[in-house]
Amino acid sequence: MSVRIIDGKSIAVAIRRRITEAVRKRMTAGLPRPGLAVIQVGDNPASSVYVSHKRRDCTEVGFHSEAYELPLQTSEKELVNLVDRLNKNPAIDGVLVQLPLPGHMDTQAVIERIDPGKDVDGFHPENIGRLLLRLPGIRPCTPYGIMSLLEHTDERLEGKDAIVIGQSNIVGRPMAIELLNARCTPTICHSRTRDLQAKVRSADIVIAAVGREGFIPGTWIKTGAIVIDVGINRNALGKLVGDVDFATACERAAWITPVPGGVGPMTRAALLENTLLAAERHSHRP
Ligand SMILES: Nc1nc(=O)c2c([nH]1)NC[C@@H]1CN(c3ccc(C(=O)N[C@@H](CCC(=O)O)C(=O)O)cc3)C=[N+]21
Repeated sequence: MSVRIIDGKSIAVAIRRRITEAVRKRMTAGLPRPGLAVIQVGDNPASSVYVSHKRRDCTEVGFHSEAYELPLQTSEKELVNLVDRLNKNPAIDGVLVQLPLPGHMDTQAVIERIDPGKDVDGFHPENIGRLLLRLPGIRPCTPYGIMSLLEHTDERLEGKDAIVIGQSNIVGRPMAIELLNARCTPTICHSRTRDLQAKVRSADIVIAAVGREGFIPGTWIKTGAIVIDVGINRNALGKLVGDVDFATACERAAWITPVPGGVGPMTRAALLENTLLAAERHSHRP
């Protein structure tokens, strides 16, 4: 049996087409374009690349987009003032504050300042709480995008043992909840986990979100498993590589995501889906 590659890049293209069509329908109905505001503080080159991708995505699907590039020395007060203004701005349905923020800022306080109805990252405690309780809300983009990737395999998720390696607020924790909501049996692993290898070996679904090149040897992967690689690492040759040793994992996995072209494009597609959803809710109850 040979591995099948889950092509995040082309699934994301299909999602953007669907969103473009939904925007066109809204316009025909006299509704405004969905609007996304992206705020970047400082000029971290990686952040600048991500922000420019997000702007390009917005243009492609016909969203209104606003980019705010604030200097590194911006105070937290100035940043939350901007968030407050965007919260009130009816042309804006989604507010995204690019992370990481500079060290002098209280990231959690800034996240909690965003109107939960405009929190298109899905990072606000209200949205995380809603996910946990299976209530409608905005879902964090990376885990949401991964659930769409999993739907593109022909496998039934129900009852599968899933391992999530990484316990971050933005990926690992919400990912485990998404898997639970899909009736998998999730296990969250982290740096204090004992015998990670045994846990990976027994998993039907492996979600690797560690941020270290080749952290998961392919030989650990169970035959027939689904492997989702969230890692985006630059190797010694300057190439983007994941957390899983791809070539050897391909010898065992039934399905695997590539890096690049797997989870990354789906995170961006999920952001567009969240912004459209937020706009639809805003036009129902303004
Ligand atoms: N508030 C906030 N929300 C985020 O969603 C957020 C953030 N802050 N800070 C940084 C991380 C990182 N992130 C990525 C999204 C897409 C790709 C992506 O599209 N990657 C391409 C490769 C792009 C390249 O060539 O660099 C791929 O994997 O194929 C990567 C990384 C979103 N983040």
